[in-house]
Amino acid sequence: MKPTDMFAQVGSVIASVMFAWAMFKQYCPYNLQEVIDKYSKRAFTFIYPYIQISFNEFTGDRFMRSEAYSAIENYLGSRSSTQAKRLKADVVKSSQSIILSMDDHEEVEDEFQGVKLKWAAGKHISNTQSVSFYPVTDEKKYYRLTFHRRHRQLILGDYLNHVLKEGNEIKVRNRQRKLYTNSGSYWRHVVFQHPASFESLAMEAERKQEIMDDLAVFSTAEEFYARIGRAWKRGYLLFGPPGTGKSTMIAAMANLLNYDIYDLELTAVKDNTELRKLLIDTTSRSIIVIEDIDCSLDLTGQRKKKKEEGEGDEKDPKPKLPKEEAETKQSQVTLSGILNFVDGVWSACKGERLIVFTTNFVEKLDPALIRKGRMDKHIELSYCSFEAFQILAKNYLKLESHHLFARIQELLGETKMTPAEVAEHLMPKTISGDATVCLESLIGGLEKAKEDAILKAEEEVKESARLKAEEEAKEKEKEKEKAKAEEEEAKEKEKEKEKAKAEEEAAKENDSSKAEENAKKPVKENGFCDNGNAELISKEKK
Ligand SMILES: Nc1ncnc2c1ncn2[C@@H]1O[C@H](COP(=O)(O)OP(=O)(O)OP(=O)(O)O)[C@@H](O)[C@H]1O
Ligand SMILES: [Mg+2]
Repeated sequence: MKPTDMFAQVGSVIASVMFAWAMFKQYCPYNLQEVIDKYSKRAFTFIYPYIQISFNEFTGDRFMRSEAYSAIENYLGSRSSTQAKRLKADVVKSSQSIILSMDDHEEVEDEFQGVKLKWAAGKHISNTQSVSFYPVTDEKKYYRLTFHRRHRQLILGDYLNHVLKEGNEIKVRNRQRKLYTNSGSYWRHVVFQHPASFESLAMEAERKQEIMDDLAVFSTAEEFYARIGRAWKRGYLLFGPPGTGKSTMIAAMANLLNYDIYDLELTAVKDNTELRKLLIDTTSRSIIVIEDIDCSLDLTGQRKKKKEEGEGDEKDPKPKLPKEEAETKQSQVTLSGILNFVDGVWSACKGERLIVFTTNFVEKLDPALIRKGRMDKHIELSYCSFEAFQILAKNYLKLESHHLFARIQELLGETKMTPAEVAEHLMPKTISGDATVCLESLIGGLEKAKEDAILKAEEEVKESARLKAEEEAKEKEKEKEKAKAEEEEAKEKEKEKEKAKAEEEAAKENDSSKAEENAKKPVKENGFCDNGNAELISKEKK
């Protein structure tokens, strides 16, 4: 037989089989088709010793990207780049690094505890056309894992856990971190790129190390928190005057731990329900920040005020936001809403989270809000010390020492200046960036601050003396008025006495004249006199 004849025959056999299959599908009852399908698959798995697991890219009805799929994608990244012939590339971290993954229908091998497995990337093309609000893609991608059935236990247990864990870790390493801000009940985000670090933070080395250790211990303590039955979260309260580095420290924390930041603007949150929704929407490995909590809401003693409701509201210069029951258009987030947020619903959310409050006036906050357990670590950021200045000088001027440092140390011991102000003096003043000019500017600033402080102190002394004098004058005036009032009262009493005496005398006179008149009158038959007892008595005597 010629090859051309053979091809013609094979072609006609295939065509006949296809035709027969098409006829079968068309005319065979649906139920019978299902049964045939089922048994043919069973027969196939009986002779085929491998198990296959598919991980689809999207799960559920709401087109949620499967976490397992993206973890596997990350996990297979490095293996794909060395084994697959066709790769897909993606750029992350603002064009700084490229992530590779295998293209569709590629296969890579993996080995786990001596067991070989195979991963394949594929896609289903769906024939169904549907009208949906969401853009519908017909391609459904998946990863398929194939392994021998004798390794079922190992693969379904340890191996898959290992893949998910490593994949998630790679994802966290590669991800572009985000800074979220709340708008209504949703979060909006931008790429978080802040250069702050603990190295550049001007602070005493010992305290800095303590905070870094605390963060490091927290971020690796998943098992510890699980064992002691506490939610994996930690609260930090940063307090201190403006410009002492509170916001900078939050950025440094996020950079150290590789966390996202959720910057929560409480005044833009309508009520406690919206607050709860926002918090549930936060992801693991994040820092939730409420800046200037003393200004965000009237949380500075709401509990106390509830008792004294209606008292002294006008006296407080701080703009007030509503109390628990008040109906206003502004935020109705309450202290109890915040407390629930810190240790209520949010605690139940899985994964590690830090919560950081900042304030300029720690003493104004309700103690319930900042007690240990809610705000576990209280960190005071204060005025610039010489040690902090040295770090700033190293960062800004690349200086370890300078002959002007001694004078600066002396001045920093005598006066207060925030790191922000010191940093401002250290900014380059000339194109050449002469360090001496900056240091001299700082010395000038410190000397002025010292003079201002002395003047202020003198002013305060004068003011307090003036207030004291005013107080004394007021006191004297009061005493004078009191004495005058007493004198007048005494006079009044004297007058009343005299008046009473005069009345008594008049009454006596009146009585005696009446008695005389009665004596002149005739005595009545019954022996009683018209004019009372005096006459009766005189008659009896007679
Ligand atoms: N401890 C510090 N170390 C390094 N830089 C600092 C430090 N404190 C302040 N700065 C500098 O001062 C600027 C202002 O600091 P930051 O915004 O962190 O202050 P803050 O304490 O958050 O102030 P506020 O209470 O007004 O929010 C920062 O841009 C930073 O450059
Ligand atoms: Mg700040």
